[in-house]
Amino acid sequence: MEGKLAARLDELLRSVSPVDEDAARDTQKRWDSLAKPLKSLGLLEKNVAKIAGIHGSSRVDLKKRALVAMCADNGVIEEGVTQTGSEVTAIVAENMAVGSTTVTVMAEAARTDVFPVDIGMATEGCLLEGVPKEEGELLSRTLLPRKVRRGTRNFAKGPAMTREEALRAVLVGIEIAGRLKAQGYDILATGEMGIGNTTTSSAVAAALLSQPVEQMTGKGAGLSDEGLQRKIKVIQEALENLKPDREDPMDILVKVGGYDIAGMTGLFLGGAIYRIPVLIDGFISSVAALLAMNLEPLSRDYMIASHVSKEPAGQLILDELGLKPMLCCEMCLGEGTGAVAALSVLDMGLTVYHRMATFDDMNVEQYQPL
Ligand SMILES: Cc1cc2ncn([C@H]3O[C@H](COP(=O)(O)O)[C@@H](O)[C@H]3O)c2cc1C
Ligand SMILES: O=C(O)c1cccnc1
Repeated sequence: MEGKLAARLDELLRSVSPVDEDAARDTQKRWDSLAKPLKSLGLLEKNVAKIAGIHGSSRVDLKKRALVAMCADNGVIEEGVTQTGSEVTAIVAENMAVGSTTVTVMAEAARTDVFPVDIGMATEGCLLEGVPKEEGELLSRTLLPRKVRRGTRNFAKGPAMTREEALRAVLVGIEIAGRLKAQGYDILATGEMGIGNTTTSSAVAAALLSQPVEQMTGKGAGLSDEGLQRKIKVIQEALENLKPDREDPMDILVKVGGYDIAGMTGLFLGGAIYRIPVLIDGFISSVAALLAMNLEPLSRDYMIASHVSKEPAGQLILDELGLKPMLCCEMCLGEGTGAVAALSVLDMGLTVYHRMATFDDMNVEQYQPL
């Protein structure tokens, strides 16, 4: 089975092609024609042009947007690396359907549909193979059943997942990106919910970048100083014992990752496969983006960085991706909150792009820089 899944992923990745540079260039040309100082809306201009390149058209439209929140549990929480337990993952995931979590409230303000996905929560429920895929459209505000397993194994005791499970979770992300594109969505925002997923993210980041664990690790959703030291030690020991292969991103994901990270990696790859822009959220989401870039370098051209997480490695991961964030608000919440916040800023950029007067409209000569 693992071989079949790996072959399917390879086949999908082979279909990735570069963005449409002409559409991006035409879009920047329109920006340059607007009656304002050249390039003065900075990343708003660049990201609208980037989206044009991805959509293949300078008539950029972001009317339909979706936030996909990958929800999963992490066996490593047995080691006391979090303040709360996996019951909180379940409560917040359920509340994503009801509309009462932070991100769902923000998403409503940003006119964004929310698709929570159970990709590996510890709750009871059928596993992925046992559930027939929904016919027709995916429904927002409904917890999508895509459970790969009831939480990962504790990576302090052995690999978090099997390669087959990792591939399944990545393919779930790709499948969802493809279906939402087919449903007419113009952009995807990534989000997650999974107690313990800053531990897995720090472990993946340390392994992928060969960086010291203490520089990659923060307090997540809230830990004492003592708890943080324990978290660092658990990650250090796991990396020493499991020795994930730096040259094999899938091996890192298998040994110290999580199903939520794998699912988001799939969303980023799906963005490149189905040509739809995908917003990176905070630390956890950016680690998934980095895995995606390592699996398929072109996928980076389909990603947009929203904000810098307050977690210590937030900026470093974005630097590694070579992407600049639109916002710096000291947020460290996850769920997709930063990605949705950035959508509102992108909207403003897009309104200017479509509505603002050009130098021609005003019968004014376009000035040239002196
Ligand atoms: C009530 C609550 C709501 C959340 N919403 C997002 N997270 C965030 O915190 C978790 C990661 O932090 P750690 O690794 O320390 O567990 C993730 O679920 C992330 O989305 C939350 C955490 C809590 C407690
Ligand atoms: O930046 C994030 O994604 C983050 C940081 C801390 C807790 N949850 C999420």
